[in-house]
Amino acid sequence: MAEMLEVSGLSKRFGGLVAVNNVSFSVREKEILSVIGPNGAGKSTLFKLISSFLRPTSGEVRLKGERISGLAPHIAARRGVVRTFQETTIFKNMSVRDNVIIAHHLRSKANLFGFFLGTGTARADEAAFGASADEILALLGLASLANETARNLPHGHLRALGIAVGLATNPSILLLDEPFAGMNHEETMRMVALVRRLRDLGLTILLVEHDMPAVMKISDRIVVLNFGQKIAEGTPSDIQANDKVIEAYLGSEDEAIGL
Ligand SMILES: Nc1ncnc2c1ncn2[C@@H]1O[C@H](COP(=O)(O)OP(=O)(O)OP(=O)(O)O)[C@@H](O)[C@H]1O
Repeated sequence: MAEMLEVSGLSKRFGGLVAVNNVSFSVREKEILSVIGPNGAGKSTLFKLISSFLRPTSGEVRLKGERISGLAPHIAARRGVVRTFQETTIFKNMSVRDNVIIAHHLRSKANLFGFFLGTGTARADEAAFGASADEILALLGLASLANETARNLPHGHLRALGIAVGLATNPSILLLDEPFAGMNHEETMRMVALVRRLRDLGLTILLVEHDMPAVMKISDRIVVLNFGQKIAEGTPSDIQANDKVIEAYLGSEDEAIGL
């Protein structure tokens, strides 16, 4: 399998603290790769470096061979590294469908003002975006909620809408930041199935997550961080049997590794 994203020698220093320390790995096309690690291991910082929300102290990130580290986050997103939009960036007073249509404008020729003012290019785009939005909503099991106001959605559906908004921007790689946080078992299992379906449709997915059973179920491969360094990489069964990983999790307040 070809490599979609390459992280090489990536480091981030905050004053005297090295939050991410010389981390290298790659995400292959059409795989689900999860980054795990005890609290404070550097997962969020790594995610922000990959999505260009932070500039690395050293090292680089390449998407399909092209360097993206150092670009502004919206430019990295246009190149195809898309972080799922947090619930706070969903327009809560708009319908589910309009939220997904608006997200298409990230790749549109017309700007968002055109959408609101109804200019010619915006109208043409809107028809195409509407059809695409309907497809995405159907894929995520949100079709029957298309006209619902976003604020009325239950938690699990709101999270799915966040993914729908991410998909609307046509990503090369989708970055999911703790997609199962705050979900009950049933919602988690539904989200696991959904993310796997996206992978089966050809999407490449990188996620950071605390929920170990879900990580073990969903991942093709796992990268483990501890104190900013990569300590292991492999399939879920490799990781569950890895002594360094078990040691890193023992004595931490995180959930058990799932043994
Ligand atoms: N902006 C910042 N300034 C200073 N230190 C930071 C900053 N962001 C993160 N850190 C520190 O870097 C280290 C790694 O933090 P990070 O949030 O990346 O870990 P994490 O693995 O995501 O943790 P958690 O699982 O608790 O979310 C921590 O010691 C944290 O306090």
